[in-house]
Amino acid sequence: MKNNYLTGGPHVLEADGIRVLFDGRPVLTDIYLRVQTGQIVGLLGRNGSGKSTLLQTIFGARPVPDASVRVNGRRAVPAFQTPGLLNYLPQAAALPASLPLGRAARLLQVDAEAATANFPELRPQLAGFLHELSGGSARLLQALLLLHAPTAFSLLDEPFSGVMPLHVEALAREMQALKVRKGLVITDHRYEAVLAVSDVVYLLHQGRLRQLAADPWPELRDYGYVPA
Ligand SMILES: Nc1ncnc2c1ncn2[C@@H]1O[C@H](COP(=O)(O)OP(=O)(O)OP(=O)(O)O)[C@@H](O)[C@H]1O
Repeated sequence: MKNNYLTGGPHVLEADGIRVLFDGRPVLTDIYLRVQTGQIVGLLGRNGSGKSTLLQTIFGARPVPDASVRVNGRRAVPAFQTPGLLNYLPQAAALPASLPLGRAARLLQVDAEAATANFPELRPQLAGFLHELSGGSARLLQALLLLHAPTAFSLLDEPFSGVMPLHVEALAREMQALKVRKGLVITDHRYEAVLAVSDVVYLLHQGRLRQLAADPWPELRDYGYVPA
């Protein structure tokens, strides 16, 4: 099938009507999230507020009855089946540990040299396997490969996790540069990096998304995400 999402645009990804219950307990009650190419959407929320569940649901890894995911107004459920639409960095590894990294890059249709151009320390590692990298380097490399892959959207769950501050900043710059052709949804407890890089920031609280104001700090304190 033809990949229609690499040209034209802006392309718009919308998710709504997402309700998830675990053991009868509502985790996501009524979510509406919108992201378009050229935009970075940040998602913050307390531990267990449902951020990963929401990204899994949008990607289609978690089938949810009645969940609506649309691209340019057309239903796309499960979204991962639409060629070129989106990719997803889960909290756990995105790539099998035993897959040679060069091969992984080729499968993702990524020029690994270009993806690591701003990260010279990672270049020699491309000849090996994911399990040979340190935790932070493995996280960084997976985030870079998915960011550089030819999809219109990337959903990144904790891309900064374990990544050293120097590379957190470089990865944030990479996101800013790549959003010219992509829409990104990122969630991470490195909230200062998320706030710095995002065009729109949502707080997930008691199953609902609240869009944060230009000064996010009062709400982040009031909803118990940062210390009062
Ligand atoms: N398969 C499951 N079965 C039962 N409960 C689950 C399951 N997966 C997640 N949960 C619960 O759903 C809630 C949301 O989990 P989720 O991992 O989406 O939160 P999160 O916001 O990503 O948290 P964190 O910031 O800690 O990564 C939590 O209370 C979690 O315990």
